[in-house]
Amino acid sequence: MSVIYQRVALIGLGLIAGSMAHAMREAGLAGEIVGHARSAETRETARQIGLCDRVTDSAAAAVADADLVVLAVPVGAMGAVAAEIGPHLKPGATVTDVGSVKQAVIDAVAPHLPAGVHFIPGHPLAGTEHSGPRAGFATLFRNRWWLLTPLPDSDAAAIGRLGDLVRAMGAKTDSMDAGHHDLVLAVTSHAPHLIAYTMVGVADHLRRVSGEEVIQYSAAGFRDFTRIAASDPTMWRDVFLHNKEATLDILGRFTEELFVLQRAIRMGDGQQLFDYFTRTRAIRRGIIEAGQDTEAPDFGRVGLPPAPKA
Ligand SMILES: NC(=O)c1ccc[n+]([C@@H]2O[C@H](COP(=O)([O-])OP(=O)(O)OC[C@H]3O[C@@H](n4cnc5c(N)ncnc54)[C@H](O)[C@@H]3O)[C@@H](O)[C@H]2O)c1
Ligand SMILES: O=C(O)C(=O)C[C@]1(C(=O)O)C=C[C@@H](O)C=C1
Repeated sequence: MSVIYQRVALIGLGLIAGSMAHAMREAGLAGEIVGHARSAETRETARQIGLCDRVTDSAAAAVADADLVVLAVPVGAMGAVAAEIGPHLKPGATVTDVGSVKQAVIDAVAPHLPAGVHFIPGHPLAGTEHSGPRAGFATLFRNRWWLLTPLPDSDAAAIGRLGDLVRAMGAKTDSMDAGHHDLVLAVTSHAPHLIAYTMVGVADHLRRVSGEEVIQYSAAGFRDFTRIAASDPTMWRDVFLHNKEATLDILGRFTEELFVLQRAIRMGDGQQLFDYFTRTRAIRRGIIEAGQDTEAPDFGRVGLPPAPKA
């Protein structure tokens, strides 16, 4: 593939920036990749493993003459980084971010960017529970959505070029309004993470009562929760603090549904439980049929009954 941006600056050298560096390298999408991270230890590791062509000690030096700047730091750090790099951006450059929350990032970043710089916020819907400069890998974005939330005055050509880059890294693109993004992600990612954190917390509490059995005999479902609950504490603290309204809205709805199921169990209402679980099974099947979960088991192979007709 051919070079899409001559110089790309990655600010924050963790899972997402690292995966971008690997993916861009593999496909030859950037003339030069320059990186910066706040901690000296991370910069040193990035240099040792050759994550970027150059690693700079300041964010300002990293963005000098860059055609694309990617903000890949925790959501709560985006504003401070934008303030630092704003005066050093090349006229005509594109700035994007990969934050898991969009409206708060737009509010924090946009005021610091000079006129003539294109700000196109984005969010790859791909990740793992690992973080740091060694966590990245080239295939992370393959067949995953990468949502763009352009501003009303974002330049169409700049959006198109950024879209070309993320598609060349293997992702599928879509664009939407930032507020809508935050509500959708509160349902599909943020509330589920909070639930996983809580469930592992409950098990940990119980372990103090019942000894090690809770961990020793943890079944597959619980293991999935522990993977999610091992995600980076700084990243997730910032997600919840910056997508507060939507997350609280979804958690309120979650609690209502939980009470419905809790009552059905108390009342011995098997039909209600069965109907509910039949509906949720159909949702899972829909996700797989839409090709959204490439690692999911083949339902035909495991012999589940066909999905109920809508
Ligand atoms: N991990 C995921 O699953 C995932 C998925 C999609 C999007 N995101 C988003 O991507 C962003 C980065 O997440 P990640 O998983 O790569 O995190 P990470 O913890 O692996 O990396 C973050 C990097 O940012 C650096 N950093 C922190 N504060 C900084 C600052 N003020 N200036 C410069 N560098 C700073 C850290 O040193 C680290 O190198 C976050 O906004 C997160 O919400 C994460
Ligand atoms: O697979 C995981 O570890 C993830 O949780 C990745 C995941 C998610 O799907 O919720 C987490 C946060 C992001 O902003 C995007 C992706």
